[in-house]
Amino acid sequence: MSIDVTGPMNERYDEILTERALGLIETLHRTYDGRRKELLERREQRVAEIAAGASLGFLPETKDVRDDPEWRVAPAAPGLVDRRVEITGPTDRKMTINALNSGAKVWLADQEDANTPTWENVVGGQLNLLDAISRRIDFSTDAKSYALKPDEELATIVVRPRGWHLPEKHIQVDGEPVSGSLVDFALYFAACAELQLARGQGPYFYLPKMESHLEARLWNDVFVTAQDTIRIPRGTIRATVLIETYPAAFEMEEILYELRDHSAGLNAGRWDYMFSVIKTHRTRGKDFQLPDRNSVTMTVPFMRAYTELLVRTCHKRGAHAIGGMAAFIPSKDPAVNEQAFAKVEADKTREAGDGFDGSWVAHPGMVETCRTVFDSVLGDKPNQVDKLREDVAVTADQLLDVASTPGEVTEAGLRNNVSVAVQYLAAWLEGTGAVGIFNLMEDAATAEISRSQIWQWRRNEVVLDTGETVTTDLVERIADEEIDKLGNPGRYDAARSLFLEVALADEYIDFLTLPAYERFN
Ligand SMILES: CC(=O)SCCNC(=O)CCNC(=O)[C@H](O)C(C)(C)COP(=O)(O)OP(=O)(O)OC[C@H]1O[C@@H](n2cnc3c(N)ncnc32)[C@H](O)[C@@H]1OP(=O)(O)O
Ligand SMILES: O=CC(=O)O
Ligand SMILES: [Mg+2]
Repeated sequence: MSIDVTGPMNERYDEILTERALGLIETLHRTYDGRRKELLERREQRVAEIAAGASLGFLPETKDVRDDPEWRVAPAAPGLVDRRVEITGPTDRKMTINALNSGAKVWLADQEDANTPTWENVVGGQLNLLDAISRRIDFSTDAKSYALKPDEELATIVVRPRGWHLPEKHIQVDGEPVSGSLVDFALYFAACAELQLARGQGPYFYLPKMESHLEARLWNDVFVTAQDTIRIPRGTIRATVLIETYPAAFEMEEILYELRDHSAGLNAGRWDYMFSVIKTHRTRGKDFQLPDRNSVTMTVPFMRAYTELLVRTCHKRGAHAIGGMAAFIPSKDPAVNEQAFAKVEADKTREAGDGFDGSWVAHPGMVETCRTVFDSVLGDKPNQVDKLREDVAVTADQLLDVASTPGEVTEAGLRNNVSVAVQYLAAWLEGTGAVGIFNLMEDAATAEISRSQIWQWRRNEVVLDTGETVTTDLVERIADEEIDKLGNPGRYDAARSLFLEVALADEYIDFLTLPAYERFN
């Protein structure tokens, strides 16, 4: 074996970095890394084509898949039939226990948007998952002790590995870093697949940030190899794909088809979707420019088209459609708190009415609100996959209609983006991938929107409501002013420089997490 672990072997890491797990990573790397890299290159080619005037659209070469009325995804697996409330969050020890105990049906154990992939978070998170599934997890502070509730009250665990673009530099094959996706997948699969099966569930995953059905095919092949390697039946793994990139919205049906034996449906990942809308068309001028982040709601035409199409596509194929994250979190300020709950309730009510089978919350305090809304729509049924939404007919033009989004670009919006991005990056660099900022949950996806808007507004020389044009000088000045307001001299130095890099570099940086990750050893 020529696989090397270059990160430290801290206490109990040998329980995760086993010969079996490393062997699986090496096999997956040798078999699939070439394809992964080719698919990443295809992303670049598509962006170049779009920059030259091409348009996204439904693919002519996969028309047969879309037109074939026969195929369906596999029936829902145990623990994934009723998904009316899903809580998401990082895999630190306390939050693992809190999420599993939260009353949600599913816990998205996040190694992606809500996680900084430090070596300690990557391997420590896997240990927490192993301990949780082995029912030997506990945690205590001076004030409080944490333990799991009885089995029947716990959420089903669904792990979200990193996206295809991220490397894991602490594990190398022939001196080359392996894919973060394959590491997160294989470490969990090797440690926990059989334990989950013994508990009557299975190794379940959420798959982020895919841009095409060919990327879904790659995941499917990875699943087949992994299942064959440890001799468990094909189809044991289940995966819900986040439709959270603009190109993927045009390939929803094909993505379900590629993964049909392993599919557990699709999720409308709204925050990365907005990021991807900006990113994909970043050089196409004002037709694909969004107004202030807070004015892009789920009811603007292009967002509505995307979620409607997602429900229709899923239910046509017997798959669950899962709603997205309303970023409002509970607040200690009663007025803000009341607003947050009202907004989450409205968001979940729209989703449940549209036919989604369940949705996401960011905080245990929101579980009941989401459950109550879905209870009232689902009644005794575990889901509404039978609601076919044949009334929906979404065209490519509707998905692409960004230009009719109402709203302005304001100085307040620019300041908000700068402040949120800097605060988030500071937390990320300190090892925390999700934080509450200005009463909203912020994570890698929401921070990507903030910095990409600034990049696009500067490139488009947008004139703000104040009459000022967005320039490098203006963004730098606002960054200094906003950092001053935060009043913690020195804390934001590294975040400021990272922010200016990802918001203002002449050549757009694909993901802020790439240069951010380089700042770690
Ligand atoms: C775009 C997307 O991808 S969305 C999905 C990815 N993003 C996420 O998953 C974010 C999930 N949410 C979070 O991480 C958190 O809610 C935050 C960071 C936004 C706020 O967390 P906090 O500042 O700790 O909130 P707060 O103080 O109100 O928490 C109260 C309690 O709830 C717990 N809690 C809050 N959110 C969660 C969660 N998502 N999972 C488990 N426990 C949670 C806290 O740990 C705390 O526990 P304690 O009382 O036992 O100490
Ligand atoms: O991962 C979810 C999103 O909205 O992004
Ligand atoms: Mg996302």
